[in-house]
Amino acid sequence: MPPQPPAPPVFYSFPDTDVLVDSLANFVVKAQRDAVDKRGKFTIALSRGSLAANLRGLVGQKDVQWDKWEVFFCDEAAVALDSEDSNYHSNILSFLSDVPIPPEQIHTVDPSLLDDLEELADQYEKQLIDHFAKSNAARYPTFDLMLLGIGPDGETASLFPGHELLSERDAWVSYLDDAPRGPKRRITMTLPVLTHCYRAVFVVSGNEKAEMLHSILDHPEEGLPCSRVRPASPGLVFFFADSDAANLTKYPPTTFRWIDNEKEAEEAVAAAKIRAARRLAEGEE
Ligand SMILES: O=C(O)[C@H](O)[C@@H](O)[C@H](O)[C@H](O)COP(=O)(O)O
Repeated sequence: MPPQPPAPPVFYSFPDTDVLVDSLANFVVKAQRDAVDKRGKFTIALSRGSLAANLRGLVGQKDVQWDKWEVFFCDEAAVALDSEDSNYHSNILSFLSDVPIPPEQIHTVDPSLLDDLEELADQYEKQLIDHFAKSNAARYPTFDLMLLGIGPDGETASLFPGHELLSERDAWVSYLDDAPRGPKRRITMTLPVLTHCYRAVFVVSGNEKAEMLHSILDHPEEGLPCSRVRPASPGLVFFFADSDAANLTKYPPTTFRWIDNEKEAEEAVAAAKIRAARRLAEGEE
């Protein structure tokens, strides 16, 4: 069968950040249930940035099978694990220290390798290989849930526009020492890994992201790193935005509900388009 085109992005817009945080927690827990039902465990990858703070709603969620979680980091700065620049540390502060995930199921970089970026990336890739070889890895690992941010230039994880790392196809994890913002020395999962997942979710809040969200959703042809994360069938991609970030995009928001497969994603986006067209026509009358 020829490869299916990716499902359209599903866009949820929330009145404020608190509603976004609650809805995101609800979504992550549903994704966990779905993954555990289908595959017996839940592999999640977290990217650096404000995402960590938006995961605080996970604390206190009921009926979560924390012992089934395997947590990885999409990108990480080459810094000590207790540094405020560490992605791991931000997520510890936000929720990981308050939930009973067995520590060996939280996969950090090896802090003894911080001086050698290549080794640091290779060792992290090895952790992925060890983990996914037991389950689903063929060419690339398939995460159940990839949680991502949107950077000011359309970067995601540590994949920056115009950077040579964007064309990496072999490695699962690579490194850079010239990040244009924040800590320069980092490792990052590569684009094929971000794209090869069951669900990718971009989380974005604040006015300063409105222009970028508009570009990514309304002009994907510009090929910014965020627009290039379009999981192939049967993967799905979602955008969670607060109303400030959602201010400029014309992409129709879908009513927030669990979407299970590509057909449901297509139907939800088609229904959202009809609603948006109707609202526009009513406004013009
Ligand atoms: O180190 C970083 O900053 C990340 O690698 C980057 O891709 C981040 O996810 C976005 O820039 C969004 O970050 P904010 O949500 O903090 O704006």
